[in-house]
Amino acid sequence: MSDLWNQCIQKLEHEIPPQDFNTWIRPLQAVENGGELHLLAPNQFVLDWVRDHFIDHIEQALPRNGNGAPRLILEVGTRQEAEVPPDRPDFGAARARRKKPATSNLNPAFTFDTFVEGKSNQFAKAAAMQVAENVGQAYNPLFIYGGVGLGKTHLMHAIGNLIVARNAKANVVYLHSERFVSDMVTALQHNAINAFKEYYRSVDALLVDDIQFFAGKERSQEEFFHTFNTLLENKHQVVLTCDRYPKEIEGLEERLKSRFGWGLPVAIEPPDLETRVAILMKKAQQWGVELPEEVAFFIGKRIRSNVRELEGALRRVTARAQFTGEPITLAFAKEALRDLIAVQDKLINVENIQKTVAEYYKIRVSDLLSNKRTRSITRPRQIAMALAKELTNHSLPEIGEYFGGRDHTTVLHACRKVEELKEADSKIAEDYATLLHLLTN
Ligand SMILES: Nc1ncnc2c1ncn2[C@@H]1O[C@H](COP(=O)(O)OP(=O)(O)OP(=O)(O)O)[C@@H](O)[C@H]1O
Repeated sequence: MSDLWNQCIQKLEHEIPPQDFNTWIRPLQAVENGGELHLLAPNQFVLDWVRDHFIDHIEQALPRNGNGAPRLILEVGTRQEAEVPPDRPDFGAARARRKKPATSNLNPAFTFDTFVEGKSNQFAKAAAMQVAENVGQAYNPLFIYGGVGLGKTHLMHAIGNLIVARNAKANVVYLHSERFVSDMVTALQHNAINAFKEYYRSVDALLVDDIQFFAGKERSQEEFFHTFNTLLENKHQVVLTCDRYPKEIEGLEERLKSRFGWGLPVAIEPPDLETRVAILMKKAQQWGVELPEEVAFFIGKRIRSNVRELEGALRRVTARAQFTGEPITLAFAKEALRDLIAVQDKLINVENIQKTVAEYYKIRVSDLLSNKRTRSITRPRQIAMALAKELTNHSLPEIGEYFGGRDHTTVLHACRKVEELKEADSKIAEDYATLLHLLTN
């Protein structure tokens, strides 16, 4: 902790009632920078409250040296963000990113430019851009849903960043739904609920992340419902993210579920291999790291669950390369990710693929290996072969061996057939996606 701030809070602790001290002063983080002391509040609501109620106390309690008291700057953010940009493993650079608009807690690294588009997120990205370009006019609310680590938060910040880039005065507030709940509880404890309401209802765009956390919290839902309605009535933008479709959130009031569906619900799906590779190449470029394409393909093939994990794997390879000073080659990446891959290999092997596919289609593994040629057996067999090709490193002849000693051309034919069927038949595409999910999560 900053020395200055440390001394300051020791004084404040005696001057401010304990409940206020713990609620408003304790959560502040301090960063000293030359003659400036930056105090970082977790969000705008806390910042406004501190400025209105405690700023004089703080200024008086700040220790002075020969040059007088340090200049006090109140900002929204966290020390981690101020010191280490979240999207960058290299600790030295990117100081320029520190300066954020005082009113915004948007992550400047999450923009549309850094968001890689692919089949899985095309529609969500297009809708997000529409919203950022026509605030409150296009789709309201925009509801982005999908599994963990697929880029919902990234898109949400991208909307906020574009709104602010086009209109520096726009009041854009991003927050996690848990923060909304805890601010509300704090406001209730301090008879500040009117200030709380006024604050959230006055923003131009309210971006609330992971609204599934509202489930079961009735008072917060009530408050959010009113805030939400006021914003919509005044044509202010609301953007929400969630890990599932509104109707599927248990413990959420029906009226909220239906309102959330009023605007535009858009899904983000897990990215396909090409998009995963493109994301890795983009991240590497952002981090200033040389990443050969074959290494990106290797990581993209092995890490399929979500983009956060993909990024984690790349970070690991990159950190090791920085540490050892070696270039990133395929062999180097394999070594750096060895334990991660070993765990995966245990789970993903041809036998397990056969077992999972057989269970899914309610047939026997022996049917998959047999010569039976009825459609109810050949389709699952082809799908299992295609999955084996996609998920393992076995060659076509090896896969043929696993399937009752078939020729490699049969496996190749199966892979091509499944590709065609996935395009032409949505049921097959869905089956394949479900099986992939079952095998890789
Ligand atoms: N299409 C993409 N292009 C570039 N980076 C991406 C993309 N999708 C996700 N990412 C990156 O993956 C990481 C995780 O994304 P994000 O935090 O937005 O996921 P999320 O869907 O909000 O997850 P959660 O549900 O856990 O909150 C971020 O670093 C983000 O930049």
